[in-house]
Amino acid sequence: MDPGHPSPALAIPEGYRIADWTVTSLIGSGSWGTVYAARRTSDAAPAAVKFLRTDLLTPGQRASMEELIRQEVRFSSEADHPNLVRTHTVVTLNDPDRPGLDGVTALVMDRAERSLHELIAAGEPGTPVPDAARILDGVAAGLAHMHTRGWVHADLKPANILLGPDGAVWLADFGLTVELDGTHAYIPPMGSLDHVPPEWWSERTGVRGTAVRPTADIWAFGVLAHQVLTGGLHPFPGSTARARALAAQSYASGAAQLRLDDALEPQWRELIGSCLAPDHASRAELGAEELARRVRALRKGGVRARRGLRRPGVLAGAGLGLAAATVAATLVLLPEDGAARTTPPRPTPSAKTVPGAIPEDSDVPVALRRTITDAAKRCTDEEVTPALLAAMIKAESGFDPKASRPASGEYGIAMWTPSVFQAWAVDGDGDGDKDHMSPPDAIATMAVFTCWLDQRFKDNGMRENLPELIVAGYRTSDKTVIQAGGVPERTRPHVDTVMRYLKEYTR
Ligand SMILES: Nc1ncnc2c1ncn2[C@@H]1O[C@H](COP(=O)(O)OP(=O)(O)OP(=O)(O)O)[C@@H](O)[C@H]1O
Repeated sequence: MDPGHPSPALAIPEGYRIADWTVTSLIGSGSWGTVYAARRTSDAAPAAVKFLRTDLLTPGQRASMEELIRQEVRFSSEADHPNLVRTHTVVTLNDPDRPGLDGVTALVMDRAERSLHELIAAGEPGTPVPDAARILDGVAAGLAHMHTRGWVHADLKPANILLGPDGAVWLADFGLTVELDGTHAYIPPMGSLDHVPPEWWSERTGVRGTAVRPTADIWAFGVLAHQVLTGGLHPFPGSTARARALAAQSYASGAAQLRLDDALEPQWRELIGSCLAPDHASRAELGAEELARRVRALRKGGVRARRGLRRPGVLAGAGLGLAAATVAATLVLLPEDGAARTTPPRPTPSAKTVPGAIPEDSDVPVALRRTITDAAKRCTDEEVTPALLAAMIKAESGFDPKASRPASGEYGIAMWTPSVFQAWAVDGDGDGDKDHMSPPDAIATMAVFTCWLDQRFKDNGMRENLPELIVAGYRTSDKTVIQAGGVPERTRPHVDTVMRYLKEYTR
């Protein structure tokens, strides 16, 4: 899951005291925290302080963020393994003179020298990062320890692996970590899209969150190991995270082969292939302890890159650059800067600006027509037209950007549930944020989501009445529609309303 943009850095004055620690300089910001360097006042030992804030969030976002903070605090405090970042203390700031800091949670941790993401970004694509096997050994050992305790990290990716002094390798960022209750737990639909297993897409459960099992970490380890051993190449082709996710789903459904980088040593290839087994059950057979044992054995055998055999790969992740690659995906994602990143195989987006266009004399507000038309261009599947999106929006909100149904937690012109929106969010107006209350963001995200629903139904052999299925899926979930084998009874009146509007817009 791509957790989103870094939050604006929380300004902490140099010399600020937190228990026995003194803040020195800013290190960086993530989705829900800002990290500063610090030193212990008594002996100048280095530390890092992560400040977790909720004051910039809307009330709806705050509730789920506070839950994530509680999780991060809890798991950080209990983490006790050489491969999990150590937290010295957790403090809730009590500083009424500084309203911006009062009530903020501060975690004082061991200070890393850099993250694995930074190490990969500094290296050469195609070449294993320095000390690749030792780093993977540390990650696998940390993961095995977490799984033994019944925890799932749920957000394993290079940015969340910290490299400390003397070769230390630490798993960090426990905001999405969960404790298993039975075989799985639920987390909000966030995280890195590049590291979620293919079943994550078909198991999304709307407001409740997403089912997460230990095998999600095993999959993420497979992706991460491929990146570490190939200098950042993602195992699935595609020039955006969503394209790579679609390629992974295509592989998991049996429609495509797994094609790992040719430069991988055979034993690593085999191990990564086991981590990337298409289904949860096969990955469960491997298990994190066995994974750690096998990684340790491979580490002892050393890592060599076999040069000259590489297939064109794809550098994945912000700051790692993007290489062109085609993928059999029909989802067209425009990046936030507006330039197309993918090469859609068929048809070109502009080819459908005529069919399904919004009629001049319709009741669709003029100010929204361009937004809706542009949003529909994000999907090349013929069912997702401007007219369909307009009909859906009319039925959802009557084109009211401020519409809300607090009882069901749905807001804005496209009636997004904020947590679900987060998982799909697109910056439709290119203003740098993704806001479910902004019509361009909400409508662009609706287009991307309906496109995915359309493809899900086609993948499940559902070819009849696709617009109806899309509308029903948007109101319920892809799973509900697939299980019902069509429009569920309770959604029928809403679907009929949308179809009536669609008929008006396509007469
Ligand atoms: N203990 C630490 N020591 C040194 N640097 C750290 C430490 N923890 C985090 N950082 C760095 O601080 C920055 C912000 O980290 P943070 O965990 O808030 O976000 P992130 O991991 O970059 O992103 P996200 O939270 O969105 O996944 C990153 O550059 C990260 O590498």
